[in-house]
Amino acid sequence: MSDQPKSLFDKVWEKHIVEDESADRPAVLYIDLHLVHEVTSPQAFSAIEERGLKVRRPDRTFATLDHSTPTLPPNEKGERPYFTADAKNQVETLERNTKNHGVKLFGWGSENRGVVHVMGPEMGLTQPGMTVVCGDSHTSTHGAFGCIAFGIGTSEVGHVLATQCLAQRKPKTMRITVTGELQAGVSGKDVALTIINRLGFGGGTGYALEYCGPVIDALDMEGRMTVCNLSIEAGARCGMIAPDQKTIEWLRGRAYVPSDYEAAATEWLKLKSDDGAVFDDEITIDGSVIEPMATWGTTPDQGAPISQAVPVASNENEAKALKYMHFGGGDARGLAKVDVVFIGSCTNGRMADLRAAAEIMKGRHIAEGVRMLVVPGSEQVRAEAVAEGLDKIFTDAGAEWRLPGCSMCIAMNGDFVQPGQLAVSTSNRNFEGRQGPGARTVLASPATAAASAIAGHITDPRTYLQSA
Ligand SMILES: CC(C)[C@H](C(=O)O)[C@@H](O)C(=O)O
Ligand code: SF4
Repeated sequence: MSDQPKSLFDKVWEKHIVEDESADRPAVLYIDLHLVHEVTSPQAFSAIEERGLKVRRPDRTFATLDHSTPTLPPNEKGERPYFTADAKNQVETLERNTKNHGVKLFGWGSENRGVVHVMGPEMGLTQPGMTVVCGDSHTSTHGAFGCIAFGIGTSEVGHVLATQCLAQRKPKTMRITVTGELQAGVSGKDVALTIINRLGFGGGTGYALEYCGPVIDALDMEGRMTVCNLSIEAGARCGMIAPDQKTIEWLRGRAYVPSDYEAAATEWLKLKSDDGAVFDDEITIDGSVIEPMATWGTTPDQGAPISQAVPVASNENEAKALKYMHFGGGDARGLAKVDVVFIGSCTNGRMADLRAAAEIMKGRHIAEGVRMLVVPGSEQVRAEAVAEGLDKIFTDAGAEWRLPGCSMCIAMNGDFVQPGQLAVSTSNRNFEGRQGPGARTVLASPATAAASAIAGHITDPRTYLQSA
């Protein structure tokens, strides 16, 4: 058994089994890192308190504030402009819970606060070979470091708080190989939207994905995080990428990495699928033909290259999506006038994303009537962007530069798109009403979002990159 070739997923899974899975019982998995935010944790803390339990591993539990946090600064009295009493209550509850249970909170005032999936990696909390969970679907992001990382529900957040373990059935595995080389102007987001389009919404259900091939190797860590982030949008449990030298260099020097870094790095580099490892499913995508993508519908798989017209609906579901989006089948993508552009989120709110947008916006101005929000994914990203002068590029171009948080990705904090308005967004979900009641969302890369803000309609970023 032991010399059978194994996949990366199997290796990490097996190392964390506390109790094996049987026909009538899932496996019990040990969890290395538990990330917590204000939306899905209040009932979980209450549940353990009601039973008189403590947090089992406060040293392996880290919290941040992101979803309900206003992105505008406090007033002169120091009061934060919370959108609702609920939002304020969620934040205060997490402040209280983390204090009572000795859990580290990267809260207001911390220079490390950020969207949970931006914060974890940049603090070096996320490390290759770990099991990572959070009461949040986009926990798959951390898979970019060779982790088994997935979202859990609020009751499971309670289980992990109390036991540091989780009952889980082993998913099937699927390897996605992206061959060739990306064209200029094509990013990790375009790769992800292409993969989801190919798998279909729910096409990854029941699977752990492993991404590999020359295109994935060539992506920077930010691009890899974008790809893993979107795994859940194809229905997959998680997505992972084997660590390599880029992973090691990206994590080096971060706050929570092991003190004997070289020894850890040597172990991490062993984490990859063996030659001959068997997957339940395999797909190959030619990366050299991927183009800048934009969605036209109301699920992330309903996307197409910007160069192609909006497709004609081939079923009721597509017809409903086109109707909601006010798009006509056969329309050129560029016909749609853009009202709002949002750059940010755990998908595309990192330095590489802001740089890609700034490259297009430098010396240009957004089109009349467009409102643009640029929201760094974390305080660290904000500080680095300011040090590089990116904030100035954005504000000179007419965009608003905000404080870190989920912001318009989920529209819980007061940043939202008005009913009927069309938003080009670098986030990961374009569901009906996701960015506000009646809001119409087009998902795209930071470069595409920036180009669309400048042009005032959905635009292939290569238009500007070539004329730069
Ligand atoms: C609020 C939270 C539970 C939710 C999630 O789990 O994904 C959010 O982050 C999202 O992106 O929709
Ligand atoms: S940025 Fe968006 S997708 Fe990411 S955790 Fe926040 S709400 Fe969820």
